[in-house]
Amino acid sequence: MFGAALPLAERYTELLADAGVQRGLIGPREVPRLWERHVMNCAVVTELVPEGADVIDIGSGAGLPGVVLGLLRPDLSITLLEPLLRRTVFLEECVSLLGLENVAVRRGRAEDVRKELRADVVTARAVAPLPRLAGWALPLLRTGGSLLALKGEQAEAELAAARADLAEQRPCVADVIRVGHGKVVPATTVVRVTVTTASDPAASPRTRRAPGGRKKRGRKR
Ligand SMILES: C[S@@+](CC[C@H](N)C(=O)[O-])C[C@H]1O[C@@H](n2cnc3c(N)ncnc32)[C@H](O)[C@@H]1O
Repeated sequence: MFGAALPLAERYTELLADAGVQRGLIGPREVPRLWERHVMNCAVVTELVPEGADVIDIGSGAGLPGVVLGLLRPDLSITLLEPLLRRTVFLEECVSLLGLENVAVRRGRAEDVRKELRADVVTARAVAPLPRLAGWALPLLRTGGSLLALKGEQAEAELAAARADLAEQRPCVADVIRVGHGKVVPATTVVRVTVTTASDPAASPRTRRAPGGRKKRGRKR
């Protein structure tokens, strides 16, 4: 599935196993399963990302999934957003060593960049519970853009519990998708939240509960 990008993906996996472990960004016990559980698990998400998209990877950590998307998809323009200096230093080194001209590193918190950054796709893996993550990601998305949150087996339950919260934040539709069947075991579970316009009949918040308990039509943004 990596095609011509395979040497880059292997080099990145070496960097994770070497400097990533030495600097405490990756647990040593993860090393034997870096390829399957981390790199491949992220790589299969590319099928959900449209051609030429601007992507922000919130809480990139050691670069998952942002670096993997970047090396597989030169058509994407990717910002790795990460607040911790130790991690951004590692990310800068990865981008430089792998020659990823389509990937930029930005040190900061998602809630602090909403006046500056916009994207068609926001990715996040193991960063925060869905309502908090959506609170960071939805303001960064253009209308029609999607948050792709890589989640575990409890994704359906997490989404069900978060739906009302998401609807309050921005008009959106949300579903759970499993990608990479036959490539990774288990398949990667993604909660996808797509920003719509308030007038879109597909949008979930057709009616909202006002603070006083009264139902009202969704407002246009
Ligand atoms: C558990 S790590 C996951 C790293 C990587 N996504 C992965 O799957 O290996 C969570 C990351 O989110 C970052 N983070 C926490 N709060 C954040 C925020 N408000 N904005 C952006 N990143 C944040 C942390 O610094 C950390 O690197």
